[in-house]
Amino acid sequence: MLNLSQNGCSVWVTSSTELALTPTVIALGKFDGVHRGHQQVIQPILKADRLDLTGMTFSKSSPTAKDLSLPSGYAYSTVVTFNPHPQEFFTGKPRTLLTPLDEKIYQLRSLGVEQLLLLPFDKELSALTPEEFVEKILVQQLQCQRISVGQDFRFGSQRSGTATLLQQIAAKYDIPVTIVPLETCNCDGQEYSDSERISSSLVRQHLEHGDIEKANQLLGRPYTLMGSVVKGQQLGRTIGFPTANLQLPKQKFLPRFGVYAVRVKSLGEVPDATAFDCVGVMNIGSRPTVNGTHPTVEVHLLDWKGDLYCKKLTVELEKFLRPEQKFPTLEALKTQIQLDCAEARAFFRA
Ligand SMILES: Nc1ncnc2c1ncn2[C@@H]1O[C@H](COP(=O)(O)OP(=O)(O)OP(=O)(O)O)[C@@H](O)[C@H]1O
Ligand SMILES: Cc1cc2nc3c(=O)[nH]c(=O)nc-3n(C[C@H](O)[C@H](O)[C@H](O)CO)c2cc1C
Repeated sequence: MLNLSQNGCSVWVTSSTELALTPTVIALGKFDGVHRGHQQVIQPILKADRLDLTGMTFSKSSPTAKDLSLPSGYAYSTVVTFNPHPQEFFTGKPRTLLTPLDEKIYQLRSLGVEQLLLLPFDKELSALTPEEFVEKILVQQLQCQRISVGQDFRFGSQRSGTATLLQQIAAKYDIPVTIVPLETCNCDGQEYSDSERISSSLVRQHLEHGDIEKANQLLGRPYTLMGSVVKGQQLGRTIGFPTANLQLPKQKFLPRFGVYAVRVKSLGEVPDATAFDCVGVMNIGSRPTVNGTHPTVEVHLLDWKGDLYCKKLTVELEKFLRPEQKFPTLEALKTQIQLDCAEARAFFRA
């Protein structure tokens, strides 16, 4: 895969070590969610003056430092991860993801990562010993100059390699390894309560309960849904609440069904250049009032009119307002949506 610009994000994304930009400084891990713990692991490989690959196109091979007018020996900040997720490979069961590929690229780009290498996780890769993984992949193929991992990082066949073993093996090649302590969070704000280890599973648990504030605290940003607007049954406009129906990647992890106060952005060319930014109300659910058959994700933008079909939207979840309900009439649903809008307005005003 060769892609310099996904979602307007200029990260070099490849699944081939041969096409990777080298030499590299590497953060290793699965990084689903790109939460605050992940951000700490990625931090040591970032540079103050990061490379911007926007607008550059390369077709046959990866660009060299010379092509990019960089000093020779420039080491690219690279996140090395596995695809599919190792657990999915071993169990054969598809996993839902907090950050499907598009979103992961977007979040990594916002942090300043220059390259994402998705190592195909197959029988061959999973059979490498820790020593072989370091020598063949990190040293020979990626010309790695520095590595950063979390304290609980495991690698190599049967997860036999630990972070300290990685440090010992890498030392033979003079490669420094930063082992980042596990980041914790005292989410309930209680002075004497235990702090919890930040993890993708904990983020999922909070999202499953509709506890958006806690999930967002662990992420260090709002939980987002990124998708394209598709046509529905043209029903929303008939009750005065047109809703943009979002088509999400099929592995996207959905939070608790119900109604949320959200911030909606349409993607600009780069993460910080948004074409518009407004607030709205979102429903995730199967719409029992209109006998819906499958779960949908739909957003009504407050004080906004226009055509959103085919646009890519980023929806940031800020507050869970209520669970979805079956109303006896469309009129009753409409009255409730009016109340939802008022609650969202009050929330954002505050
Ligand atoms: N304030 C708004 N919020 C969301 N969409 C809006 C808004 N104003 C206009 N629209 C447009 O209206 C479309 C949605 O209209 P409407 O809900 O009637 O039809 P639909 O896409 O078939 O969805 P549904 O099946 O949920 O009724 C959006 O995709 C968007 O292009
Ligand atoms: C803010 C908001 C709240 C909603 N709440 C419900 C709900 O509680 N029950 C339901 O059946 N549908 C709900 N819907 C979906 C509604 O049925 C749908 O938008 C229309 O039928 C148009 O498709 C909601 C939609 C929005 C935008």
